[in-house]
Amino acid sequence: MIGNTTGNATDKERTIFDHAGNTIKTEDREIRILAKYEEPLVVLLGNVLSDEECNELIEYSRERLQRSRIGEDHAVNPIRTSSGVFCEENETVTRIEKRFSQIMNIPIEHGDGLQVLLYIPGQEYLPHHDFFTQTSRASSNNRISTLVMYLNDVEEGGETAFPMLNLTVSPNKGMAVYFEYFYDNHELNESTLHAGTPVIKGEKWVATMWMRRQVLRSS
Ligand SMILES: O=C(O)CCC(=O)C(=O)O
Ligand SMILES: [Fe+2]
Repeated sequence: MIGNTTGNATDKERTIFDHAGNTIKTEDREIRILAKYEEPLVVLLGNVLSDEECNELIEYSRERLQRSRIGEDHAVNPIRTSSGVFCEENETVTRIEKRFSQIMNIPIEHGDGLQVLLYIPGQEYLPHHDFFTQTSRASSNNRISTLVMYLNDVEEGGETAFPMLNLTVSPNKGMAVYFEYFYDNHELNESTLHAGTPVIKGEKWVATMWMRRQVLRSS
């Protein structure tokens, strides 16, 4: 566990995301750090995917979409009304996952796999945490960080909102929002509560990557 050992609540815990400077140089792309909320750490990133990569992910997903399911039993639930698909590996998906892994500073084998979601007007994802509750079986290898990638520009609505931080991120094609919640300090984890607000006009396409504490799949 990466945490402070002094027990002093004012000591900042170390973060997983540890990139210094204004850019992240991954193997194949230079990502721009646009803004940061320090605690909990929320980072706005630019130039994460090219327009072509965004378009390709949308095209790939459009014909494979299913109503989103949540939680351990994968139930259809009104808290999330979007449609989604987990991407199978292909050249583009593998390249993108590798890039995300370098941004998130966690090996790709810890990832849940790239999930693409579509929201149409009226659809939303109500406030939630991405980590599993302690009572759930999945929490034994819990999630620790999230990257939400915007694949298109949304005409109106569809922001990612962090209600406990009074922070909203507007979807912009090629940009992403990163946040993490592995802390010893449970208050910091709780404050990563977030929502996809209702889309008012147009479609909203996102790709989400969640990372786990331990390995989840072989590469
Ligand atoms: O659609 C969004 O803006 C947020 C998506 C999200 O919270 C998730 O996929 O876990
Ligand atoms: Fe989420």
